[in-house]
Amino acid sequence: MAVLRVTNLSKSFGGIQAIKNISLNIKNKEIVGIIGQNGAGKTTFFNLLTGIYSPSSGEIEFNLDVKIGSKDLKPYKIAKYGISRTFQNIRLFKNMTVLDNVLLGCHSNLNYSLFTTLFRFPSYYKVEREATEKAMKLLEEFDLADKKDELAKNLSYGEQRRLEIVRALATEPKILLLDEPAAGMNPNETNNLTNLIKWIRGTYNLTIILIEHDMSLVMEVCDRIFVFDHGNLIASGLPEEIKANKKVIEAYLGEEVKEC
Ligand SMILES: Nc1ncnc2c1ncn2[C@@H]1O[C@H](COP(=O)(O)OP(=O)(O)OP(=O)(O)O)[C@@H](O)[C@H]1O
Repeated sequence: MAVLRVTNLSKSFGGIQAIKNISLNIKNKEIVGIIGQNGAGKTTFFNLLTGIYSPSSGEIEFNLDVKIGSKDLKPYKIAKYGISRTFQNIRLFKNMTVLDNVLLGCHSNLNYSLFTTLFRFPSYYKVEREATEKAMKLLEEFDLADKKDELAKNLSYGEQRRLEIVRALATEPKILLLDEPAAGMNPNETNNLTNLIKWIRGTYNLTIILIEHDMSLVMEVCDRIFVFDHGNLIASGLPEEIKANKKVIEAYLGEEVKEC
């Protein structure tokens, strides 16, 4: 069953058409890769999916049973719809602790009344305790529990990327968007990330859409790949099909990807 349907989606910035009439479906629990050269429109596509930009034309539908469409997509509502993302340039609250960064993700799902918050009723402490337990469980799973009191800025680069994923998972998404999760990682870290992404899908039963330039990760982890070129969707298919696609080799991959 499709969890995301994009129909005739276009986005222009003045004279630049960043996304041109793209249509695609993504199924429940798929890991999907979006690849393409710099400026192909990949991040613009993510920004459309998360309501940062509104489409110039076309439609995006999530959770097809309840039909959340492009008009309802607002960045501040996105977590409530079960969509969470990480960013190409890591966006943590660097001067907050690791635990507080994750609690922020947990809190996007909590519903306090004004009175509960102001007067600190027992239910307030119960909900806060549960949120902390959930955050700590996630940190343990991602091998960050012993860093819970560190400021986020003091973590290594790879740990910061992991923490961003933990914070995204704390919102309990149905769809997780990862924007260049392997950027800046060494081959060993990328290999660990590959396994982590597979594990996340299996453990949390969610759909993952990732933008990535590291073809070893993309070919290893993705069920299907979509290839963007100058705002167009030029190919989609299984990793083996994409590797062998002449148009994709010419536009982006080159010949060396056959080694992946
Ligand atoms: N806010 C904006 N205003 C104007 N032009 C924009 C804006 N955002 C993106 N663009 C343009 O849209 C096109 C697609 O950019 P986008 O960042 O989506 O590409 P990308 O595939 O993510 O590239 P990269 O791999 O370098 O991140 C580019 O020509 C870019 O300059």
